[in-house]
Amino acid sequence: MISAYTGTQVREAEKPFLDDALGPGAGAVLMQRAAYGLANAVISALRGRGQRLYGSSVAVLAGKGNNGGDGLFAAALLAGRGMRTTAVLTAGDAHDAGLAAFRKAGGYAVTLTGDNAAELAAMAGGADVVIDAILGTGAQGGLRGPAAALIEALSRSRPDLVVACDIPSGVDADSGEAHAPVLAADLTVTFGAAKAGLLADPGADSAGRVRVIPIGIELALPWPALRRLEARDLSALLPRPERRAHKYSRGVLGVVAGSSAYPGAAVLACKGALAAGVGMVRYLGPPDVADLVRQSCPEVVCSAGAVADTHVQAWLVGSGLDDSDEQQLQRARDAADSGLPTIADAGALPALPEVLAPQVILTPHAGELSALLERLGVSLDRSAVEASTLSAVRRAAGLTEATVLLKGATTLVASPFQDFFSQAEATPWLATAGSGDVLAGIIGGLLAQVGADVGRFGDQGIDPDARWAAIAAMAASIHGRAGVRASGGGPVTASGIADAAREVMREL
Ligand SMILES: NC(=O)C1=CN([C@@H]2O[C@H](COP(=O)(O)OP(=O)(O)OC[C@H]3O[C@@H](n4cnc5c(N)ncnc54)[C@H](O)[C@@H]3O)[C@@H](O)[C@H]2O)[C@@H](O)CC1
Ligand SMILES: [K+]
Repeated sequence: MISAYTGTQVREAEKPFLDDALGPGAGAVLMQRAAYGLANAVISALRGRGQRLYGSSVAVLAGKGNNGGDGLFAAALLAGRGMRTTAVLTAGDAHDAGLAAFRKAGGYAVTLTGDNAAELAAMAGGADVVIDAILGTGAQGGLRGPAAALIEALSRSRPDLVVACDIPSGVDADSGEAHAPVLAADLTVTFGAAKAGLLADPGADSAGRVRVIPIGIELALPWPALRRLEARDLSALLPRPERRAHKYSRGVLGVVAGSSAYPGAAVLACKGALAAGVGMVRYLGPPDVADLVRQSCPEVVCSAGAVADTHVQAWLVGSGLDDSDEQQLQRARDAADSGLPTIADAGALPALPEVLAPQVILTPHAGELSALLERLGVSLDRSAVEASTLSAVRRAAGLTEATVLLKGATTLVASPFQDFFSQAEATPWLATAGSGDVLAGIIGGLLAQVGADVGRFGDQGIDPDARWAAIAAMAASIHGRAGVRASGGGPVTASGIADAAREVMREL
């Protein structure tokens, strides 16, 4: 599991180590560790590209704070390895000790002014690697003045390799909000712990690969602000049938999905659930849709009954529902009101009561989340949601008291108890019709199987209250991995994602 923290949490954890009572220059030790990790990451990145170190060039963009200090000390180490190093001091002022070490190692420093931004951008853009060490966790807002002009010009020239020091300058470490201009990094080398803003869009868009360098503060860190499940977490959390399992003990999912207009959504949701290994799927819906479900998935039991008469462990409602089909909408409301874990997708989102419960998982995309918030009296248009995904999903979970999964390049999940998960296994090829129906199916399939198994989650450090969010995150991860597998770098179909999800489950 990757744990991520706000910038504020990391700074709090650093505080005890900066105390002079620990000895003179106690804080400098942390900076040395950070700089050493950054320099080594740059070396590995260059070597990974088949480049020789000796004679290669590095441009470090250094702000006046400790982030700039990290960058200058790292550049000093790189100069010591034979690299040609130039520092652009973006604030006039610079970290004294860092600049002294840099100069002593033979580095050349130049101060950015209003007049030389274009010239320095051209110089930095021609370097083999650019280190962005202008702003870190101490930033307030984004780059301004000559530093903004430098980054704008540099972004246009698309440098070969950009390494962000701790966080791309202009990205908010707490929220992931990006204050333009931000220089997109290929690699972010972050210190002590991953910052939450690197794992939430739009910050994640600019972060590239994220590498965490331990600096000795790790044991002082509090409960994480955000978590990301990795393959081994999924392996531990996924259900395996016991020797005496039967279809009912393995979990039964009820599905209220599809309409005459969108019958395929019901099929894809069922396929997703079956791929997730559920014991049985019971479909409730109109006869024409039920016929299609039976033809496509003969293992699904179809009826036109009521929610109250259907014995299941979890519900999936909403995928492909038509807002004129009152009977289906009523089933969706009944399911969400049943007290059973329920994934509510697409057409169910506007039909459910405003206040729900943690075991109800809502799965909006940014536009649907904007509409959901609008109904709750919060005016946040789609682009505002996209600009601030973590805060938007937090507000939605707080107001609805449900678990909310926001779909996107990075999937964010929030519980109403302030547990957050972020998954980013997906490929852009997953943005295809029906892909969300398969995701809903996988969530439903997992809810039916492990929703009641509090101990399974507790063993992995996940509170009972957070397990609904964890299940949504597990499904997002499986869905993302399935998309990558089905795509192989090319287009995918939703059915292909469902097929691949079964293989991903087997591997995990
Ligand atoms: N505190 C510590 O012990 C450690 C800190 N580390 C580094 O220190 C960073 C945090 O350092 P700082 O607290 O000095 O802060 P930063 O280096 O992030 O930058 C803040 C500095 O820039 C100014 N500033 C803030 N917002 C600005 C803006 N929008 N435009 C222009 N200037 C702005 C501030 O006045 C301050 O001087 C971390 O990101 C990390 O890189 C690491 O060296 C590890 C140890
Ligand atoms: K930075």
